[in-house]
Amino acid sequence: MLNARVNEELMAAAGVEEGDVVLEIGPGTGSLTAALLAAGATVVAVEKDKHMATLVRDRFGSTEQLKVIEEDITKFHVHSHFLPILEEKSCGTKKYAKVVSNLPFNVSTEVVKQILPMGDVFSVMVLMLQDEAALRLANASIQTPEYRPINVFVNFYSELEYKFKVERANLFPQPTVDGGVIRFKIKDAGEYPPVSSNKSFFSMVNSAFNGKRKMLRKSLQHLCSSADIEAALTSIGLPATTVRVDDG
Ligand SMILES: C[S@@+](CC[C@H](N)C(=O)[O-])C[C@H]1O[C@@H](n2cnc3c(N)ncnc32)[C@H](O)[C@@H]1O
Repeated sequence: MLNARVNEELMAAAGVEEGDVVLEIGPGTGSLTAALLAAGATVVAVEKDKHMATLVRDRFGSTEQLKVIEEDITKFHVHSHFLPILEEKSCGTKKYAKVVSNLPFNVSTEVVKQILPMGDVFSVMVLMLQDEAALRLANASIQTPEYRPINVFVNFYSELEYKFKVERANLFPQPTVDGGVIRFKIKDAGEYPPVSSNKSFFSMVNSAFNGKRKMLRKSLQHLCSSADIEAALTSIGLPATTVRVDDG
């Protein structure tokens, strides 16, 4: 990140304040890390590149405020690292951590899927994604071709808001696309839509989106009878012949 103001805006979007515990994924050379530490946060920085992890450790020296862990975030055991820290800092009321990261666009969807179901650890996540992907994620409306299983997923686990665009010239090396920052307010399990099992709900969602222009009563026939599906569609005012909206 070449522009320190963007780091300040990322932190402001997450409401980072003194005493917060923050997961930073991919600190790189540590420009966002420096801003987080200056704001008084305790930072757990997970960096998969050995040289970058060493660079960040050397840059900030030994401080209680920063833990640099050399690991791929997708393999990182979030609970075992965060629960003890949050417990220690809780002072009687449950404390939640925040995620603030400027990480490579190609890992962002995986991180969204990994972190959003962790409402027992995190209250908010601010991420920079590819701008187009960020807009699609935050603004797709239900019953439009842009609405995908990932939209159902993010809306199930969070309330999200597109915050601002980051012109590619602010980043080094410069990507071929601009960035877009999203704030996910991560829900606690008690705030999830009531479903009998999250796993079977998402399996149903994925089945419903499979098969272009296929009627839902066909896509879901392995899960329940056509009559049940038709009744469910009718109960929400949709015809029994409803098909998945197809964007080709
Ligand atoms: C865009 S750079 C970081 C920029 C930095 N946050 C800044 O503000 O200047 C991305 C960093 O993420 C690291 N990274 C990439 N994939 C990762 C993963 N799966 N887990 C952890 N770190 C990763 C890269 O090694 C790199 O240091």
